[in-house]
Amino acid sequence: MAGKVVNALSASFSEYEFLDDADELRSVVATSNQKVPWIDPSTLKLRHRIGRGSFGDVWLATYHRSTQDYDQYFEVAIKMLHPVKQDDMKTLLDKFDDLYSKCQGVNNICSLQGVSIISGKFCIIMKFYEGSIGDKMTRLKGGKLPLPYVLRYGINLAQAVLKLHSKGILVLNLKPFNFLLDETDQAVLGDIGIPYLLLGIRLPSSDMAHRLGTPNYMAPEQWQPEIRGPISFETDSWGFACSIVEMLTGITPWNGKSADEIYDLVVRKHEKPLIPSGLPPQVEKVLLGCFEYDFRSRPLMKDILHMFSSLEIGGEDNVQWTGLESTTVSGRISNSTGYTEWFLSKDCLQVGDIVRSRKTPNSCKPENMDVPEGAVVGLPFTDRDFVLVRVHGIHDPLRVHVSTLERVTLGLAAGDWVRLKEEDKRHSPVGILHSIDRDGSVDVGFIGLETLWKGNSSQFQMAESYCVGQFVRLKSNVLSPRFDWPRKRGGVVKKYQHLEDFHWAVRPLLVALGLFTAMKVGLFVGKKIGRSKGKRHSSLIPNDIQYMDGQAAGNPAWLPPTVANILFPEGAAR
Ligand SMILES: Nc1ncnc2c1ncn2[C@@H]1O[C@H](COP(=O)(O)OP(=O)(O)OP(=O)(O)O)[C@@H](O)[C@H]1O
Repeated sequence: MAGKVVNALSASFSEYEFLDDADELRSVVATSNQKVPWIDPSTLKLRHRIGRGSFGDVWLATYHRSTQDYDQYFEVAIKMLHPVKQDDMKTLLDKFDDLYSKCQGVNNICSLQGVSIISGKFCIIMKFYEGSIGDKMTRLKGGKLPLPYVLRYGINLAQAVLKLHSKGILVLNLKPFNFLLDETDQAVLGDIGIPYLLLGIRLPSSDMAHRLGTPNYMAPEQWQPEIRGPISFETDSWGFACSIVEMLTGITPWNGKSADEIYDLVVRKHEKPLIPSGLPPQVEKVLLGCFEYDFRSRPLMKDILHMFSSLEIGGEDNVQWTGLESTTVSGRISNSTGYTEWFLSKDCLQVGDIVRSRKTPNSCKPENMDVPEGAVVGLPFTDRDFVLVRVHGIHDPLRVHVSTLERVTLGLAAGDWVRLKEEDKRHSPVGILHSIDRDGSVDVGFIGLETLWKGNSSQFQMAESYCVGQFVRLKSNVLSPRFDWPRKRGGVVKKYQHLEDFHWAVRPLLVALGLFTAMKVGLFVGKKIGRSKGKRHSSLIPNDIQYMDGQAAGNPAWLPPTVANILFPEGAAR
């Protein structure tokens, strides 16, 4: 069989060595009960390689389909993924099969023909498109597209991404070279979530940056998402905005920078790609929102689509736009509550909801308790920013601004710290509630998981919450951290210096990790306490941490010098 395939291929592809185990792999496919069509590799003739990406190569090929009456030849594009371990092949097939099923009927995504295995590599057979938006841009003067085109293509793509999101698929690799153009000049999503497909599959390169996207377009949480994440739908908002900026300016975000440099800028220094000035205010606003560091503060794809569509309604020529100016804009859009409008718009209150005053970001306790708990009893038609809340002990309902309230369902509100009743060793038992539906279904971010955990509120109990800047001490039974120190690409990060770089969900835990490590060095090693080398069961989770009372917190004597220096830098009052 292997020999036959080799003969069917052009000699110019000598770099392809056909493995003896191809039949074995094919039998894996045959037993996987898949819906995606299996394409016999002997019917595919590779012609030339179109490109080499992080996840594999794309080839132009001819697909020969033979019926009783006639032979048909089609041009196809083949995405040949990097090799995966054979035990992972079935998982990959199953995941792709699921992806394939979910993509059926979705417009503006690349048409999938089937799968095959060539040279032991998993191949996705797709319709061949003449070019991409990236190709088109390289042919244009200045490499940029006029705004009306960007809006039109943006709408095509946002519709496709939104549909994939509605089926639970993240794309994670939005960029102009992955936006293909069809015969009618409609933009088509070329990469329908390959990085997402490969999540959890062992690849030859463990470089996360290359596994989960293309560095220039990657959101902060996309780098090491099990620590900095989780990744979520809003992760695609960042990549989408990067692509829009590139289409408008002709310049790739972080152009000329290495992956390490981009990591440093985006993750550590919280820098954002530059947005050109002179854009319609709505475009500028949505782009600024997409570059919020905390993904919860970004717009969702439906918000982006809504804005793009509202601009297009009057016709492409009606778009008011002065053209790009050389200056760039930067900044953050948030209101007096400290939350962005996108954050607040993710949950709309309804009559009957139980609400309480919203905490300010990163604080443990609400600063005002105007509404310790109340029920929404009215939504005034005249002013959608306000609701009427009935609070126990107050006769008339209060008229309260919605941005100052959060919904409490079954005792839980988004942002609460929760603890799983049944522990799962793969991730921290304590997590942060991302959202809770009125029926009790929840999304929770855990350290150790790359994506949001989905379940039911009945699986949780409330956990004590921690805040940045709070003084904590580890419980005496903690011997080593459960989760590794986040690693800078190529080396371990300088722990204390970078504490603030981490995601909202992990910062407090990392503070504790830092203290713990320093204590281990300062106390355990210093005192040379010999410990049993037997198996140690330990973890570093919030109930291993004790709050310091005011007195202890003000006195750093309990801390080893390194930690004390960080918490009480030179010149700071002690
Ligand atoms: N179905 C297709 N038809 C025509 N060209 C395609 C098709 N799919 C991808 N391409 C083109 O193939 C080239 C390589 O794509 P590929 O996706 O492998 O590389 P990449 O975009 O650089 O990296 P990545 O693996 O990160 O997506 C791109 O220029 C892309 O536009």
